[in-house]
Amino acid sequence: MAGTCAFSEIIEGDVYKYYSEGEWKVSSSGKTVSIVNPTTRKTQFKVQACNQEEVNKIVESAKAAQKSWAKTPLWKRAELLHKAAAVLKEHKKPIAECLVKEIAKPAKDAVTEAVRSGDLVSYCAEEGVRILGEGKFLVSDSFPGNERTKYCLTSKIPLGVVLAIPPFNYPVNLAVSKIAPALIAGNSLCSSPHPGKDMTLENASLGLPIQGAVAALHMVHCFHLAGFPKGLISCVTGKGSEIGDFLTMHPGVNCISFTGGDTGVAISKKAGMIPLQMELGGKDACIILEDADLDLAASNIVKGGFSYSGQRCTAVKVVLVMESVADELVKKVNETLAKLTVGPPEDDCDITPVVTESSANFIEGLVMDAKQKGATFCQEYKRQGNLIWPLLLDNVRPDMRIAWEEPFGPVLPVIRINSVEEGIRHCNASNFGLQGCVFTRDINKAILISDAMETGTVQINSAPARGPDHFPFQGLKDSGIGSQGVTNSINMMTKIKTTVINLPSPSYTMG
Ligand SMILES: NC(=O)c1ccc[n+]([C@@H]2O[C@H](COP(=O)([O-])OP(=O)(O)OC[C@H]3O[C@@H](n4cnc5c(N)ncnc54)[C@H](O)[C@@H]3O)[C@@H](O)[C@H]2O)c1
Repeated sequence: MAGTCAFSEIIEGDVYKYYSEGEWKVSSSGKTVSIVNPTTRKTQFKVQACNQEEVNKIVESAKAAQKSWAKTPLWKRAELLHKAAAVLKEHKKPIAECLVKEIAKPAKDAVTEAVRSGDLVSYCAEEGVRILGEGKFLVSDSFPGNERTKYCLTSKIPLGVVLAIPPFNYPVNLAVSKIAPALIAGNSLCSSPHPGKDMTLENASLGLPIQGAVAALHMVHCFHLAGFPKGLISCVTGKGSEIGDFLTMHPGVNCISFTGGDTGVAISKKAGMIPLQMELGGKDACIILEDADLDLAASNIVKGGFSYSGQRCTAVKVVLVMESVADELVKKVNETLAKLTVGPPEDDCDITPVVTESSANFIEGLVMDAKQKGATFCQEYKRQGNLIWPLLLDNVRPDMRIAWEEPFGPVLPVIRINSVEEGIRHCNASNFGLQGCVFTRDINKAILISDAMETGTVQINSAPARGPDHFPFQGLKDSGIGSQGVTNSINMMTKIKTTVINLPSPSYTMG
C-alpha cells in the first residue's frame, strides 16, 4: 500500500514529506497542499508546502553533490541506475495505487507506467554507457590553410543541476525520462511538480505536478533505496505562487526539462541563458484518405483519442476525414466507442474521471461552444462530477473552439475535408506541432503528407505515440523546444568540451 512498508519513512501522520539532502523532511512552513482524488473529489493525500529557503537548500546541496557525482565512473553511475530501475519495478504496486487515486489512471495502465519507467531507467543507463564513453578526434588540416598541427579531443560533460518538471498525466514516467538521462550524464537533479499552481519539486533534475506528486515521491524513494549519494536527487512539493518562479528562475539551476502545457511557454520566456527542453501541448491531427483501411483507422482513433480519457499529449485531438468515407468512418468509430467502459479507475474502466473539476469544466465549455455552433453530437453529452462519457463530435467547423483547442478529455472532433490539401492546411494552421498521423494504403502519398505536415513526428497508419521511449520525440511551434527520447535527452543534458593538443610542427600519420 502507498506510504507503508518500504515507504513508511516518506510520510508523517497523513502528510507526505519532501526529499532533500538524502532525507525525508517536514517543511518548516508548517503548511501543506492537498491532493484531491478525481474520482471521489475528496482530499486523498497531503504534501508539504515547501518554502524558498528549502528550495535554496536543495539547489545548494544539488550543486555540491553534482561535483563528486561527475567524478563517479560512468559504469558506477549506470550500476546505480540499474539498481533504481529494479527497485522501481519491485514497488510497482504502491506506485500504481497512487496513480489510481491521484490522477484516476486505470489500474492496469498505472502498473504499466511504473514498469515502463523502470525499463526506461535501465535503457538510459545502457545508452549512457555507450554514448558518453565516446568522444571525437579531429585534426586541423581538414580546414583550409591549416597544417596537421592541432589535435582536437571532444567529450561530453554534464551541465550541473537539472530542474525536471513533469506533467500530471505521466508523473512517474515523464519524471524518470528526465531524471535518468540527467543522472547518467553526471548531473544532479531538482524536481518540481506543478509550481505554477501548486507543485512538488525534486532536486537534481525533477519537478512533480501536484496531482501525481505522491506517486512521484514514491518513485524518488526508489532512487533513495538504490543508494544514490545525498543531495544528488531531491524533490520538493509546494505552492506555485511561493516556489514556482523562484525555482525556474533560480540562478543555481543549469538546465530545465519541462513537460506540460502553456506554462512551458511562460517558463521559457523567464528562464535565463540555460538549455531548455520543452515538451508542450498538441492538437494531433489524424488525416484519413479515401483508400484508408477504415477498420484500422477507427480502432486507432478510439485508442489514440480516448486512452486515459484523452489526457495524453499525443492523443488524437482532431480527425480530418475525406468526405467520401466520412459516414463509414464515423459509424465504425461510434461502434468501437460504444464498447468502452466508463467508471472508476479501480475497476480498470477505459474512461475514468478527468484530473480536476476545472479540467472537466473546460472540456464542457468546448462541448457547449460546438453545440451552439451546430456540431453533430454522435452521443448524448453526459457528465457526473469529473467523469465525462466519451463523445464524438461530427461536422465540426473551423469556427468552433474545439477545432483548435486541446480538450485533454474524452471528446473528439471530426472535420470533414474535400481534399488532402485542406487537411494539411488545417493541421498546419494550428499553433501546435507535436505529432500527426495519416491513414492510407498508398505509401507514396503518405510520405508526401508526412513531409507537408508541420509536426515533430508523423505516424503512418497508426495513432500518434510518444514511445518507444528511445525514439526521438519533439514538437514544433508551441509544442516544444528540443527533442526528447533517451539518446537525445542524454545529449541535451551535456555540453561539449574540447582539448586541443598543439604540436610544434605538422605530424602526419605514417608520415
Ligand atoms: N509534449 C509532451 O511530451 C507532453 C506530454 C504530456 C503532457 N503534455 C501536455 O501537458 C499538459 C497537461 O499537463 P499539466 O496540466 O500537468 O500541464 P501544466 O502546464 O499545467 O503543468 C505542467 C507542470 O508544470 C508545473 N507548473 C505549473 N506552473 C508552473 C510554474 N509557474 N513554474 C514551474 N512549474 C510550473 C506543474 O506543477 C506541472 O508539474 C497538456 O497540455 C499536454 O498536452 C505534453
